[in-house]
Amino acid sequence: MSVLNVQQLHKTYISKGNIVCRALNDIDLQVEQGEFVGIMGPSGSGKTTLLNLLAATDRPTSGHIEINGIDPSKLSDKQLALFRRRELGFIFQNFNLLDSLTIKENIVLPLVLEGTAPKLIEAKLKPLVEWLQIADLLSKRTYAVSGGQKQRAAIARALIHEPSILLADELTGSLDSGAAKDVMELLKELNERQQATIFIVTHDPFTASYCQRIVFIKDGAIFSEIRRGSNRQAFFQQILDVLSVLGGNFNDTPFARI
Ligand SMILES: Nc1ncnc2c1ncn2[C@@H]1O[C@H](COP(=O)(O)OP(=O)(O)OP(=O)(O)O)[C@@H](O)[C@H]1O
Repeated sequence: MSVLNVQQLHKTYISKGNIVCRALNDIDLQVEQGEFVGIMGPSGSGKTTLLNLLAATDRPTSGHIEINGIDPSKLSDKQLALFRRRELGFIFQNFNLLDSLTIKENIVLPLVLEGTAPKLIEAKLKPLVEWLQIADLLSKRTYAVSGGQKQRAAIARALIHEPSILLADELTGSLDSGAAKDVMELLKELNERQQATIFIVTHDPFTASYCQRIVFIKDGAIFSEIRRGSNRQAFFQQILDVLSVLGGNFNDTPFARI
């Protein structure tokens, strides 16, 4: 079953009646339940635009998006807020944790907003924070934990309401190489053990090598797609090969990390 179904998606930015940019051009994309998919492309290729449309923070110019059978463009603002909270889990480069809250308060916020009973919140929190190894950080404030720990807290927050799909934008962009590897190993485990559907945008070939499938975009259109075999290192090399054809600026090759 497709969790995400994108058909003939176009996004044109218009300002004062003039076309400013044709950011996405006829994108077709399906993501099946349990897939781990990455989007790569040069700067300005349309990755953030695509993610914003999937997150329903912006509307397509034309075309169709369905997430778990729901077309977000047909929802009222109130339904849209609920849809985002229930169906989508977000992970951002800069964690987007609230500094005024503890790690625990940040993680459980989506459930508190839903009015979930405290006992149920605790029951959902415990296995997640144990798995992410942040159980002893729950009473700390965000400034008192490391970047990797913040991102693991953000992953817990994104997963606590069991979303249909996890969307991540450059989730390792603010992490050192060790923390990036830990976070990607966790997502791989989540995908393999619980068949979580994961969709990430990344510049980083190392991060991308954890995906099962990479879709490359260039100038707002799909350029090519590759699938991983059993060997992540070989996939990493395959990704580098496509990037060298694709052009654009990518991170320096982090050979030390493979
Ligand atoms: N609000 C906007 N108004 C006008 N043009 C925009 C707007 N947002 C993005 N664009 C343009 O749309 C194109 C795609 O931008 P987008 O941010 O989606 O690319 P990206 O692949 O995410 O780039 P990067 O990797 O640098 O973040 C670019 O040419 C950009 O200048």
